[in-house]
Amino acid sequence: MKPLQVGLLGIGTVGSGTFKVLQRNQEEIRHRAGRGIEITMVADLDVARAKAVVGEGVKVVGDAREVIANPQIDIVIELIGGYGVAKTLVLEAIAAGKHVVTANKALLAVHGTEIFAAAHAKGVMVAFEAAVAGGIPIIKALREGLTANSIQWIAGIINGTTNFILSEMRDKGLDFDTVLKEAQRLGYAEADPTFDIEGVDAAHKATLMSAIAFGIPVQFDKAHVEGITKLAAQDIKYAEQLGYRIKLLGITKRSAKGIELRVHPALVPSKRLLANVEGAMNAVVVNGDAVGTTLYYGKGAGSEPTASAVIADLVDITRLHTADTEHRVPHLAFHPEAILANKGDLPIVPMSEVVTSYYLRLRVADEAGVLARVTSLLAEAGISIDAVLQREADEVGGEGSTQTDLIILTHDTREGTLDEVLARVQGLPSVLAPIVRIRKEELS
Ligand SMILES: NC(=O)C1=CN([C@@H]2O[C@H](COP(=O)(O)OP(=O)(O)OC[C@H]3O[C@@H](n4cnc5c(N)ncnc54)[C@H](O)[C@@H]3O)[C@@H](O)[C@H]2O)C=CC1
Ligand SMILES: N[C@@H](CC=O)C(=O)O
Ligand code: NA
Repeated sequence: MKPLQVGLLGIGTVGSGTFKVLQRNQEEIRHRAGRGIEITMVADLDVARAKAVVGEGVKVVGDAREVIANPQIDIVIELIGGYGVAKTLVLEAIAAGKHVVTANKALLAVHGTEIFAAAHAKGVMVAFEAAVAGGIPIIKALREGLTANSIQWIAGIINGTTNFILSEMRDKGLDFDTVLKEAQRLGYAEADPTFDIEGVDAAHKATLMSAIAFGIPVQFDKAHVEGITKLAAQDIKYAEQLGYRIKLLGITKRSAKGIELRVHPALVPSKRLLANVEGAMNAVVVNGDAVGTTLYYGKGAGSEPTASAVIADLVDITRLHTADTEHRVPHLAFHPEAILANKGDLPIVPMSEVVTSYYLRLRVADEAGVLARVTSLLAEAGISIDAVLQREADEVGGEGSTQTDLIILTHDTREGTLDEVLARVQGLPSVLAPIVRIRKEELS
């Protein structure tokens, strides 16, 4: 049978990895897919660079629309990125009856509903394994392997750049900007790295997992998004002393009030596997009612790890596209219905209603009775304390210092309740600086 013809839009980090891996493993991939898969046309603004990657025999053009207009092309891979031209091109490819594979989480988290609806209407697939946790087959796990379960929660380290920054800062004492530059050099960071460091990229990915796990529409606009730029080195140090590591987590969770969808730094007990995920590695923990807790670990960014997921989607689509209707294997297909069905009974829970525990750091006057005043305000609000760490003033502010740090770990409380009581604590004359508050996730 004639190989399936693929058009590639954008041959940068992920695109070049996709081309190389598809070429290197072409025989095995052909056997597994039941048919050859060939990238026969590539579009990139930098035509010379693209030609240098693909060599002779593959048509390279500067205008992506030429690829979409080619009737020989069955599948279009979009690896340009962003919400702009990529959205237009994906919608045009769908309108032309092409299946689409994309790694573009930003596009799908924001415009997914429109894109999936267009694909559904046209009877084509939009596959996006590479968009969440790069090479880790988490979309496939959620859609297929865990399909028997009522998913309870998902928590993951789903941004390689920020995990790399946190690890390198902690282990090598390097500063934030140096490590970010290295992450960019290694091809982990987004074109706009503020998406990484401010938690936006992780929120895009959490939004997609939430939609698949809970059958809700993609709702990035309702996600709570906090990055790592406000984290202070001393909180990383104090957390370690208390038996925790700070990680940027993407969390989506079923609760009595709906679905939680949030990205923020969190203290994770050091003994948890997630706390020990280092560098650009990603890990996602999924808890289902039948299976319990499962863990998925691997490279979430980089050229060939991400290409691995892009090609897995190509193979899935090839199998489905090639099988006759009688022998189709529908579970391999991406079912947009799950996402398009708006389950109005599952709203995204506002952060004030989220229940979790907290790490609090208070810079206080080093005088008698401060701890008692703070803890009694917390107790009045029904917030119980798990642990307290009080530093020696000399250690914190140098010899003769009159200030010290008070670190409090709370038990679970409603975020709205904590906000109210912290406003009162902040007003105490002995509290000398804005209170630092970091959520704590036990993940059990
Ligand atoms: N780099 C990584 O580790 C990962 C990236 N992704 C996603 O994969 C996508 C691609 O990312 P990278 O390969 O890192 O980006 P990149 O910046 O290395 O590559 C993008 C390519 O698209 C080309 N391009 C830009 N505008 C174009 C246009 N109008 N027509 C044709 N080509 C155009 C650029 O010249 C460049 O070669 C993004 O959506 C990104 O979020 C997803 C997972 C991991
Ligand atoms: N910028 C992203 C790339 C993969 O999605 C990351 O750092 O994880
Ligand atoms: Na993936």
